[in-house]
Amino acid sequence: MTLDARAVLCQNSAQVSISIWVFVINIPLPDASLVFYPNFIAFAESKVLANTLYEKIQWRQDQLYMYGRLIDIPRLQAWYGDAGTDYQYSNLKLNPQPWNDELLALRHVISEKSQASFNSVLANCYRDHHDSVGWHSDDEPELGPEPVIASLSLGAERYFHMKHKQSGEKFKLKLPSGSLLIMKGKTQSFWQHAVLKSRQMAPYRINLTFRKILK
Ligand SMILES: O=C(O)CCC(=O)C(=O)O
Ligand SMILES: [Fe+2]
Repeated sequence: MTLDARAVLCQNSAQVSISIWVFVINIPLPDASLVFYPNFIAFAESKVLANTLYEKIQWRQDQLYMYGRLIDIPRLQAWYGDAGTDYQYSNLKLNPQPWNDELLALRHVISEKSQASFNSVLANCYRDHHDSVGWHSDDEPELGPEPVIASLSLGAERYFHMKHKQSGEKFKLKLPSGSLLIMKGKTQSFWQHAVLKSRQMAPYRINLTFRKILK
């Protein structure tokens, strides 16, 4: 574990401040590279940010074909990014919306922390504990072979489940509001992940996964 110093960043009108002492934990899983900052954004501030983004993001209810009919996916989502960062995801084509001030400020602090550049972000809104994302890897060809994906959680706490594609090994991690999980290296080639429906009541949770689409 190491400690980082405080950073406050203003980008246009939005301000995002990072916790005074940010713990970083390297999670030792085979065939994966995972870096976790449990309190990347101070808890109280992360709740305010969750509220702001819940109101401000242009959420959409996407639908997918399953068993021959269209059904709502069990969450809301939105895609923000630089021009030209179209994203294809399970038959859905998402055109990017232009960055808002909060997302730009977050991209800046998260890029600095992860030493990686991002040109887009997929926002997910889990309205309550019934919402979910099923098992998948973020391994679309436009992300390249070893993508760095930085995942910020805001609002309700949910479990992030991981499963090794070959050995079946499982791992789960609670993602508190304000936490940042960076997945890189071979993680997407060897592991799937999911946020499963929960029996425990939870209010809304926003997750932002910053990505780099190779053009
Ligand atoms: O909500 C999360 O923590 C994960 C979201 C996710 O896996 C994705 O957007 O690809
Ligand atoms: Fe994912």
